[in-house]
Amino acid sequence: MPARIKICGISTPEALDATIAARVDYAGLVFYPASPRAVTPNVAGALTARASGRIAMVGLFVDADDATIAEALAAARLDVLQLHGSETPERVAQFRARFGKPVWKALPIASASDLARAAAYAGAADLILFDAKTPKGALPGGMGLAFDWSLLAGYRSALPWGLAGGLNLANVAEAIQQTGAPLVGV
Ligand SMILES: O=C(O)c1ccccc1N[C@@H]1O[C@H](COP(=O)(O)O)[C@@H](O)[C@H]1O
Repeated sequence: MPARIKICGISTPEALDATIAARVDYAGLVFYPASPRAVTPNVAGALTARASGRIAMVGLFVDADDATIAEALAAARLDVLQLHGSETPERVAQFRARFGKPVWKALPIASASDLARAAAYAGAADLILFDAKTPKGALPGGMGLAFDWSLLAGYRSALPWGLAGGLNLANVAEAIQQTGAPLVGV
């Protein structure tokens, strides 16, 4: 089965239209004010209205409180919540129960032991997104950094998972081939 594809950081109608035209599976909106790709709830609302169900929309949050997510969901039609901070399994489970949306949890990976953290999210997250660990003080994602994909060689898990971090046109095919990732975030 081909890998599902998410393009993240959509912030303009033009980028959204191009993403839909490319027939990928998910478009990501960043609700993290520190990001250069951040959108306000109003802009997100306009973008999801424009998408009008033609692509699944993912809202990305970093250590957000309930009110921030509630505000985003009130303004924008989001199909999935992606949590890209230090959210615990308990917090992830709370968000899923409260908002009734599938929740993807991003985990920063630098070594094999980081992969083992995924198990704690079984029953809480709907999918684990393995991403590169970023330097202290930097954004927790969206930095164009890749991790050592060989860490994922032979990775098997009952919990659905995906790969992100530094993926681009030049390397994404190789990343999928090396890791067998069922989903990639670009
Ligand atoms: O894109 C952002 O600005 C961002 C901010 C904070 C957390 C995550 C963010 N993006 C996500 O990070 C991964 C990896 O990004 P990159 O391809 O290495 O640039 C990506 O899946 C985005 O969803």
